Amino acid sequence: MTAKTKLSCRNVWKLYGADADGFLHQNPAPSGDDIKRAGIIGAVRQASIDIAEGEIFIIMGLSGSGKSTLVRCLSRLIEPTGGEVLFDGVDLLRATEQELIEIRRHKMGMVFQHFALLPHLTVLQNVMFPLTIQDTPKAEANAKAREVVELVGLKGREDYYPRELSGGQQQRVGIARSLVTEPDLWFLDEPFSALDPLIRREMQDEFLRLQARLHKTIVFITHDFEEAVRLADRIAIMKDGEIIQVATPEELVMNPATDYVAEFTKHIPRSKVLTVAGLMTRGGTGEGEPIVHTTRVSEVAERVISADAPVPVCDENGLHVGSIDRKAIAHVLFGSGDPA
Ligand SMILES: Nc1ncnc2c1ncn2[C@@H]1O[C@H](COP(=O)(O)OP(=O)(O)OP(=O)(O)O)[C@@H](O)[C@H]1O
Repeated sequence: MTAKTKLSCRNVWKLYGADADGFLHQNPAPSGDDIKRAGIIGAVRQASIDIAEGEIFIIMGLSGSGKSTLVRCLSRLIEPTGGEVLFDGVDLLRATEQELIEIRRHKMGMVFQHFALLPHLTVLQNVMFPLTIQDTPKAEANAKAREVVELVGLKGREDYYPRELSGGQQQRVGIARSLVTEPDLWFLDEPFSALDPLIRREMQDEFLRLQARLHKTIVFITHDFEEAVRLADRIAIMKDGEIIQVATPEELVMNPATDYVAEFTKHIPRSKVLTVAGLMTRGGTGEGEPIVHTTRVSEVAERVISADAPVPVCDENGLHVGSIDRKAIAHVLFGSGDPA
């Protein structure tokens, strides 16, 4: 089954500098050197991606690689210097200011690292705020806001002020506020990076729980590969404004397109990325309760290693597809090369 494309961009450029527009017009596909020579900054260079409905699409890269600029171009918070952005097949760059306001209000949600809660408003009032702007009747706005406050685990804290909440709780308010308008498309720019590691993990779990219920199309920026691996369906790696590779976490680790991508992925234990499907013996038989093939190796390593016989593997529908044995797991956990 191929999901529908929700958001795509074609050949998007964002150049900064004197007459960047004129420069791109005269040089429709400038190289990095051309851009440098012209004294221009290539914040985003020739980016093309397709994001599927319901997908968690993560954009990763070092500081300054162009992640935020690309995402701002995708939501047209900033004007790309060139290219096309299609949202549900509609060219966002041709939308009028009024159409754009409507799309942003009703179809897009955004969460940023510094989530800018309004300090003089309570949790509930902060979450209601986008609905208030839309002139939603007060009782309806109130009921909706209460619902999402509960969804993000803040029931009982509706009347608190932001200063009375922890960092993680404040971020939940930011998330609730962005969800209250029921956006189709959800942009999150490093939403958890200001949080300490434990809370950050909790928020990641919470985020996955929310997504399992809401099935949004999500564009999520992070510079933390471990976070990306936990959350992503697919990851785009950016460097110097360019998208170097778009792939699943597993593909990035197994087949990095460049040394740069390999460098990014090398600190991640492979067992946290690889799934049973990649290591199993297709058609093999085993003993005991089957493991679903999409399970990460780290989650089943102990069981398979300590089992005397291979363990059966099934697909999402419970259909037998093969088996996995301790040798395959040991290669990933202890070996240095690819599993045989
Ligand atoms: N308004 C601007 N004027 C000039 N250059 C800019 C502007 N905004 C961004 N840049 C440059 O564009 C490049 C990409 O910046 P961007 O903020 O998109 O990177 P990033 O990957 O999101 O970084 P970080 O992880 O630090 O947020 C950087 O070199 C930055 O200095």
